[in-house]
This record gives sequence, structure tokens and C-alpha cells, in this order.
Amino acid sequence: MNTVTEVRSAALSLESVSRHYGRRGGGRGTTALDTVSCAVPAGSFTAVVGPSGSGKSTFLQCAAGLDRPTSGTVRIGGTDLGPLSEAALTRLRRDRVGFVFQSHALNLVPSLSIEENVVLPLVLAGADPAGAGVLARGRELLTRVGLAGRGKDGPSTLSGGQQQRVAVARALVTEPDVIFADEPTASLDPESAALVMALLRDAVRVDGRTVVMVTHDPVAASWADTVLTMDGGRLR
Ligand SMILES: Nc1ncnc2c1ncn2[C@@H]1O[C@H](COP(=O)(O)OP(=O)(O)OP(=O)(O)O)[C@@H](O)[C@H]1O
Repeated sequence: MNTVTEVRSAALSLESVSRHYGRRGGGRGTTALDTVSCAVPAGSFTAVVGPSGSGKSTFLQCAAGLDRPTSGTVRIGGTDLGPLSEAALTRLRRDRVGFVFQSHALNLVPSLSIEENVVLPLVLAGADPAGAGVLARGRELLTRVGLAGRGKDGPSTLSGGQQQRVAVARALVTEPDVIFADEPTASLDPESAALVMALLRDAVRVDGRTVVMVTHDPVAASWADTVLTMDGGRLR
């Protein structure tokens, strides 16, 4: 790694992060992440690639505060996640992290309208869902992702690609330190995938957001500024 200054100014940093999974039936267990260190600069787009089982998902889970490493330090926007209580970690994920998951079916809450899905992180943080600011932000983001006028509809009325675009809008709504995307194009046709990637790219280029994306898809990875390759739990 990287100098101390790089780590301090990074949107995301991992210092010697390992994640071991316990032994089962007398086996030796698995080291899914092995002393991984990296600093992701603010305003950059990073793709994490590597063969199946190389540790990409574990990297993302630990980096995003969805899982706790066995050892090492993860910082988001300079905050060390290690000492945080579960409640504080949940708040940090809600307020300072955006997520776009693999399956569009898992990304959106089916019982909420499209615009309610977009502003959900703001509402969970205490904003008034009927407040003028919240409604305007929802509309602005839906326009941005090409879905103006669809806000009152339900997610099931959208195609998979459109639903992923709503997920990107929701990931942007809190202006998070880092947006984590886990195989965001996995279930999409090439055209829909390109639209989703262009939105993530613009979030970086236009808004200065930071995106970290796990992908198997070389076309998706080609949109990133930096490609990190995992192999056997390590960064190559
Ligand atoms: N909950 C778990 N319990 C035990 N082992 C696990 C667990 N999760 C992952 N592993 C193991 O950790 C290693 C890394 O898995 P991980 O899912 O991070 O890889 P990946 O690169 O994301 O794979 P894929 O591309 O197939 O999703 C693998 O050997 C996997 O079997």
C-alpha cells in the first residue's frame, strides 16, 4: 500500500484485512480474504475481478460493513468500522454507503412505489416522505436514470434493466461516500447493462462519487478506472 496520506484521503481503505471462515467437520476452514490492503481514492471507479471463489464477494461484504473481518482495518470516509456497534454500523451503511445488488428482484421493495424506493434511505434516516425536498430529490434522480413519470408505479411494472437503474438512483440518494455494486449487470442484456454502467460512470465523473464494483463481466470492468484482481483471497 500506499502512503499514510493516501489511506487518510481515501473514500475506502483496507489495511491487512483477513476473513477466515470456521472449520467444518474437522476441516481447516477457509481464508476467503488474506491480508488484503488497498486504498480507493474518492471520485474513482474501481472494479474487483477474479475467478469464482477468489474472495470478491467477501471483499465487498467486509469493505461495505456487511460482514466483519477476522482481522485488519476497514475505513469508509476515514471512519474505522471495527469499533462501531451494530447500530452505528447500520447507520453508517444507511447514510454513507449506497448499494446496488446483483439481482434487480432483490434491490427494490415490491410493496413501495418506484419513487418511494428511491427515497427510502432518506426516509429511514428520518426525512418526511411527503416533504418537498425529498419528493424533489426523488424526481430529480428518476429523471436522471431515464424514468421520469414512472415514480408512482410499482417496481414490478419495470424491466430488469429499468429496476437496476432505480437501484442506482436509490444508491445515489444520500450522496454516499462509497457506492458498492455486486455484479450489477449479471442478469441484464448488453444494452441494459451499458445503461446501468453509464449511470455508475456518471456518478463518478459528474458527481465525484466513489464506486466499487465486483464483476465477472469484462465489459462491465472496462468502465472502471482501476481493476483490482483477486486470486486465492489476495489482491494480485
Ligand atoms: N459463509 C461462508 N462459509 C464458509 N466459506 C465461505 C463462506 N463464504 C465464502 N466462503 C468461501 O470463501 C471463499 C471466497 O468466496 P467468495 O464468495 O468471496 O468468492 P467470489 O470470488 O465472490 O466467488 P463467486 O465469483 O463464485 O461469487 C470460497 O472458498 C468460498 O467457498
